[in-house]
This record gives sequence, structure tokens and C-alpha cells, in this order.
Amino acid sequence: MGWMRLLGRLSILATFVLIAILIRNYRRLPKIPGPWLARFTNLWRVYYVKRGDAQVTYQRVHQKYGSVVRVGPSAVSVTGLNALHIIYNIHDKFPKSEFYTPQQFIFQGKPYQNLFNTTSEEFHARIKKPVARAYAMSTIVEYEPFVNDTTDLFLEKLTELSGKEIDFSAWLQYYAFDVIGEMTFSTKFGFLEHGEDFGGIIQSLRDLTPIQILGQIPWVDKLFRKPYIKYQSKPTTSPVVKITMAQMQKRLKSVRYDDKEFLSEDGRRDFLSRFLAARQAFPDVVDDFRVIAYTTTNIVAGSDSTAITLRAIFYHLLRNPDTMKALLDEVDTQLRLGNISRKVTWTESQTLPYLDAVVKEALRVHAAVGLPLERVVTRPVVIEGYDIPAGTTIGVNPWVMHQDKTVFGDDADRWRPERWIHANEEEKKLMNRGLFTFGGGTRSCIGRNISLLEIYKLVPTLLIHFTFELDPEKDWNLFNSVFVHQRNLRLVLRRRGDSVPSEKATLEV
Ligand code: HEM
Repeated sequence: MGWMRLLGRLSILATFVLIAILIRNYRRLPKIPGPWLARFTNLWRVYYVKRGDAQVTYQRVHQKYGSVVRVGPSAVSVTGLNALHIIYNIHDKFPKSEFYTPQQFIFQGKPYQNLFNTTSEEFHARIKKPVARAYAMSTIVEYEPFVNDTTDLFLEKLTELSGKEIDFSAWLQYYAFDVIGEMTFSTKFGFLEHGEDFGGIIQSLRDLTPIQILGQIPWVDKLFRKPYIKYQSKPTTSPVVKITMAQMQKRLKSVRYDDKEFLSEDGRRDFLSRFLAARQAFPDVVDDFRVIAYTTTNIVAGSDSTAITLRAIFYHLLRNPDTMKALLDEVDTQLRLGNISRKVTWTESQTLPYLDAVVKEALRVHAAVGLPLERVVTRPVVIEGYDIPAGTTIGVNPWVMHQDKTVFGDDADRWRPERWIHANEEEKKLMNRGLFTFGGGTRSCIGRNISLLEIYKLVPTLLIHFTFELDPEKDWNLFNSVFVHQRNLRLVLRRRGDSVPSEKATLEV
């Protein structure tokens, strides 16, 4: 009986504490509109992230509540050029929110922060400096031979598959992963060679989905998951880290002791050689583990994101045959005139204005990241007349920003590459400012130029070599686990003649 009474009292106490927490949550940002549940708990966000279509939910709530929406007790989703300017400016350096901390793994008993997931701006600046040049626009042509090698293999494999129905979404992913492997270690992962997720690497990255859900309630990670991992007797090592460690050991064995460039066996300067050189030049910042962290971040951040953009390009071109025809006309004409090669170079790709418009439109309508890029404001800010107090988590979701009619026009919800061509200079400037696919401010994508190199070269090269048939009845499936993945882009591709297309060539699209 005594126990029952104690239990009853404890339940009453727990109920009071819960009510007090809910009231405190509600009062944090009382004037900001948003879904009712989100005023009290982050479970609103957990639900939509778990469901896998958060990008649509965010678009819907912004349509309903306007450009400032409360999505959690202390979390606000905002949109518009003004919001971008305020949150991602390089002077305030608002740090990343705790959304990123579940992505930090435990190393020697502490969370290990990398370039992508650190929440300290000061630490970020320290670890970025030694490697920033490796990603500069002036450096990217040095990576072109790596892309070419993988493209050769891709063309070979697709030729073998000519005439068969394939899941092109998977093959583009194999391509993007193998290119990053080449650029990083001068070795492909073997996805294209084997035509499958070789070594389970892709699956191991899929298994990270629960971590993205934890990003919506990071205190659960801090209180329960991290301590659990810390005291696990046998920590697990992911396949990406295992491969990286093996490649690093191999490189360190193969280079001469006085070699300061750490080039690959065939004398190429890949990312690994640049990271090892940074270890030599900045020993107080870069140790062996930092080299592993730079390398694995490249693979995790750079392969799925590029594959997603490539899929979006082919999907929308095939669903909108007028735009496919316009791009094919441009590519074929330039090929016939001898202005581009059959394996298009980066420099040649920069002379194709319609290709440029198609890439930008794909980056706009299908941004790889489909959740707000969260920051914490360290001073009060005012956005669209709403006072946002210091300490609030705030972010712009690219999928919402890219629907902004004041920036992209009344048909912002449609695929129309021409908007990037027909706009006047002022309109182009606005659209470029509003294109948020690569993020903004001090934490914008460092690999942007690398992915553009891959995309601008591969798309025209594939169009020169193949025709594509998409069954209009079969649609792809989207799943948002921060990256908005597409699955099942099933199509038939056929090899085009190896000759330069004649004026009369009919083009199947
Ligand atoms: C189309 C392809 C890509 C897209 C759409 C993309 C998108 C992004 C976005 C939105 C961010 C900022 C995230 C945030 O604020 O939370 C980011 C950061 C980052 N990306 Fe990319 N990315 C792409 C390709 C790549 C590639 C190819 C690499 C590496 C070779 C890469 C490496 C990184 C790294 C290291 C960061 C963290 C940068 C920092 O905080 O300094 N990304 N990316």
C-alpha cells in the first residue's frame, strides 16, 4: 500500500513537471506562428523526419504560416533572401546547432568533430585552413583526370547494359562514389566494376538515418546514445573508416621517407596526398586522425549529394522532353562544330549555356539537402518583423527557399531551365543569391567545385553516347533523411552511333 501511495505521488509530481516543461516550451517563442504541437515539443519534427518527406512538410507549413514558422519549442524555420543574409552572413558566424552533434562519433572517450559537423566556428576555422586550397576553383582541373578515368569505366559498363532496363539511380550513385574514391585515394571503391554496393559502404551510410532523426532531439543523443557508445566494450568501425585507414597505411608505406608530396603510386596528387602534406605542414592541427576525418568527410558529404543532383538532372530532362531536346541540340551542335569532345572537358562544358541552365535548375528543384541548415543565433535578430531571441535554433530549408516566387518567378514550382537564360542581369543576381543548395556563409559546401566538375562533364558526355527511355508510368520514390534520396529511376538506355551526329539524326528522348 505504501508503495502504491509513493507511486501515485511520483506520478502526480511527474505530471506537474511535464506540464511545467510544456508551459515553459510554449512561452519561449509565443508570437511565432506554427503547427500547434511544435509549440510544445520537438516530437513534431521527429515525426516528419522519420516519415521521410520533411521537405514537403516544410513547404506546406511555410505556405500556411508564412516565411517565419515555429517548428519546435526553440526552433524556427525561416525563408527569403533577407533571412539568408541575416543567418548565414560571414560576420556573425552563427554556429551550427546541436542537430549536428549526433553525427560526431566517439573517439578516445570524446565526440570527434570534423569539418562538417563541428559546432565551434573557431575550431572549424582552424581545421579548414590546412586543406582549403585542395578544394579551390583553381585546383579543380587537377582532379579532372580522376573523373575521366571513372567516366571511361562508366561508359563501358553502360554500354554492356545497353537495351536493358536498369535502375539508373543506383548506377549514378556507383559512379559518384567511385569518382570520390579516385579523387581521394586514386582507387575506385569497385561499385562500377561489380555493379553493386561493393563492401556494403552505401548501406553503411544508409544506416545513419536514425542519427538524423536524433538531430531533431539532440538531448536524447547526449544523455543516452553517446554514453552507451562510450561504454560499449567493442566499438565498431564503419567500412568507410576501415577503407580510409587501409589506404592511408598503404600510402605511407609506399612513399619515400623524404617525399613531402605523398603522391599516389602512379604519381598523382589526390586528396589523400594533399591531406598528408597538410599533416606535415600544420603538425599542431593535423594528425593521423585528422587526415582520416578529412578523408571520410569527403566520401560521406561528397558522393550521395552529387549522385542526387545527377539523378535530378536526368529525371527532369526525361520528364520534360522539350528541355531534353534543347540540351541535346546544344551538345550535338557543339560536337559537330568541333567545339567539344566526345568526353567533354571541364573547359568545354563551360561554353554550354543550356547545360548551365539545366544544372542550376536541377540544383534548385531538387536540392540534395531537404532540412533546414540549422544555426543558433548568438544575438537577437529580427526576421520579417518577428523578434527571434538569442539562443534560438534557426535555419533555412533549401526546398522552401527555392519555391520563393519573388526570387524565382511565379512558376517557381516548375522545372524550367530557361528561367536562368531569359532572366535579366538583376533577376539572375537575385536567383543566384537565392540558390541555397550548397548552403551559405562560413559553413557553405567546400566541395562545391568538385561536384560541379563531375556534373558538368558527365551529363553532356552521357548524352553524346546514349539515348534514354523512361517509362512515364513508373515514377521514382523520394526519401528524405537530410539528403533527399531518389530510388528506382528505372530506364532503358541505348548506345548512340559512334559517329558525330548528322543534321538529320533523330533523337530519341
Ligand atoms: C551536388 C553536390 C553537393 C551538395 C548539394 C552539397 C551540399 C552541401 C551543403 C548544403 C553543405 C552545408 C551544410 C550545412 O550548412 O549544414 C555542405 C557542406 C560540406 N560539403 Fe558539400 N555538397 C555537395 C558536394 C560535396 C563534395 C563533392 C564534397 C567533397 C569532395 C563535399 C564536402 C562538404 C564538406 C566537407 C562540407 C562541410 C564544409 C564546412 O563546414 O566547412 N560536398 N555541402
